Amino acid sequence: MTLLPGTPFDCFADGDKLKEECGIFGAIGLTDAANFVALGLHALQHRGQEAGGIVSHDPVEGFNSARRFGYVRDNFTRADVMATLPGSLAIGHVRYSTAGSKGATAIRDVQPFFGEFAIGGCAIAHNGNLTNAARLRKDLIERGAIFQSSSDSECIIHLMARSMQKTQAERLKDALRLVEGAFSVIAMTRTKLMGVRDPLGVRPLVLGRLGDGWFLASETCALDIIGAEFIREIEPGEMVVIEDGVLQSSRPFAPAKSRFCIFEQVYFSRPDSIIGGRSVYETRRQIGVELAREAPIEADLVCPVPDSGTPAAIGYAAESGIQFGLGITRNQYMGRTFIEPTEQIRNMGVRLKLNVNKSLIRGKRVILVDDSVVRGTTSRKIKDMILDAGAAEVHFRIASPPTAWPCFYGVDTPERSKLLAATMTEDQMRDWIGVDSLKFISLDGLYRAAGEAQGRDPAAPRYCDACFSGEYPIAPADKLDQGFEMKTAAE
Ligand SMILES: O=P(O)(O)OC[C@H]1O[C@H](OP(=O)(O)OP(=O)(O)O)[C@H](O)[C@@H]1O
Ligand SMILES: NC(=O)CC[C@H](N)C(=O)O
Ligand code: SF4
Ligand SMILES: [Mg+2]
Repeated sequence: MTLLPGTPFDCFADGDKLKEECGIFGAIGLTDAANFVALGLHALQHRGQEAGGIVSHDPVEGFNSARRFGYVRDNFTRADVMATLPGSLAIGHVRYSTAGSKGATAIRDVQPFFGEFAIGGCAIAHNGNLTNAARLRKDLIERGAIFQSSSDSECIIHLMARSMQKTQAERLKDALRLVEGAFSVIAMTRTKLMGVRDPLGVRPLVLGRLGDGWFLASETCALDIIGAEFIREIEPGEMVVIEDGVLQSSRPFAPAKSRFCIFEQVYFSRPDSIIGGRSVYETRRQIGVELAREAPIEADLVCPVPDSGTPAAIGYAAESGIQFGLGITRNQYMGRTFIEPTEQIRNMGVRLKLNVNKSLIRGKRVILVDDSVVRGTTSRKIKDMILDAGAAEVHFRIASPPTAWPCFYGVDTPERSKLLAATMTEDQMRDWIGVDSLKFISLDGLYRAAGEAQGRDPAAPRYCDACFSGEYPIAPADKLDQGFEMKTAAE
């Protein structure tokens, strides 16, 4: 929606800030697979709220698809929509755009994408972002490809079409060997469900089972919702093909050291999901513990910025011994899109999403714990609300290091100049936000919380942490073509 910069309204609406990523889900082996996909996508809604889509296959009806803007619950619970998606094989996608059109503007960019090849049809759903998509697209168009969308992910279908391999699985491998960047992909043919993670495993993908059914999903919370058993993660660089109840695994890429996105641990994944054998909630609580050790401060109350700051705030309070309290309440009915308010309502300064519990805050020295600072707009407005409520002091503690670099691997970060930490030191940010103190967890502290007892190994970091460190594990080819400047040795 159109926002007036600087009005009290703009901070809690869905402005130009760090967004989640896409969610993907696939099901094979159970009747009406699309219903399982709809449930799985509902559990993954936090990863993408712009649009969703499902493709199914039935031996009689063939391939069918439904792609819609908006929430899963509003589209894929309707009997008339689900009746169009028969079959025991289906895949789906919830989208947050990182390439091509943004928001609810072009249904042609909503996934899954489908291609009809000489050897049969294939649908794909992609979480991540291809860093050489512009180069590939240009090349493919010059060679006669007719693109249907403005999305990076569609390149995969065109590359498959050009492969000379005899099976869809081999064609998918060929295609994915040519793309660069981050990709967890779920694909389906008439008989197969396939899943692939890029060689670095930047984005998540897990495998589940229920009776005769097999499932692939971005996160384990999507297996929980259908009562499926979590079998294991698809490994970085692994491809699985499931057909007739049998799973085959292969390694289509040259071996590489994995670099899972550390921001999944901090913010994107749901706290009830399991990553690397440990609950995301536990990792986030541990981040709060580390933060309390690194950045203690005398205060009366630890308050989370809901919802994503809550586990870290619980850890901070436990480690510091300072009382935990819900000083800010989130309106759970606040969607990502809101009817554009009139000028009059905007000027009233409606706090659309968050409100302060004044009786708890008044007179207290308050520590606010949030997961991240991107542009700093949220922190600044929350500080105003807390001071208006009569707090004696406001201290921010942030459960990630300063976000100083954009993400090119599946998160829609603002350009570098709009990232607060790209232009200011920590002290300058403190003064700009207007708080008594501001501290971020160190990169080492974050790694310790995420299970690396020795902190970050600078020679071989276990995670992708480019948005904090500026060290990109995959060269962002298209961005470099557009003039993006990588970190220099002096920075
Ligand atoms: O510094 P900023 O640019 O304001 O961005 C940082 C904020 O953005 C996210 O929250 P958001 O309100 O987007 O969503 P959430 O409800 O998932 O936390 C994040 O949790 C921080 O609170
Ligand atoms: N966030 C994502 O994973 C986005 C997938 C894809 N790049 C798109 O823009 O649609
Ligand atoms: S740059 Fe940041 S958000 Fe993007 S994949 Fe790396 S750690 Fe994750
Ligand atoms: Mg937030």
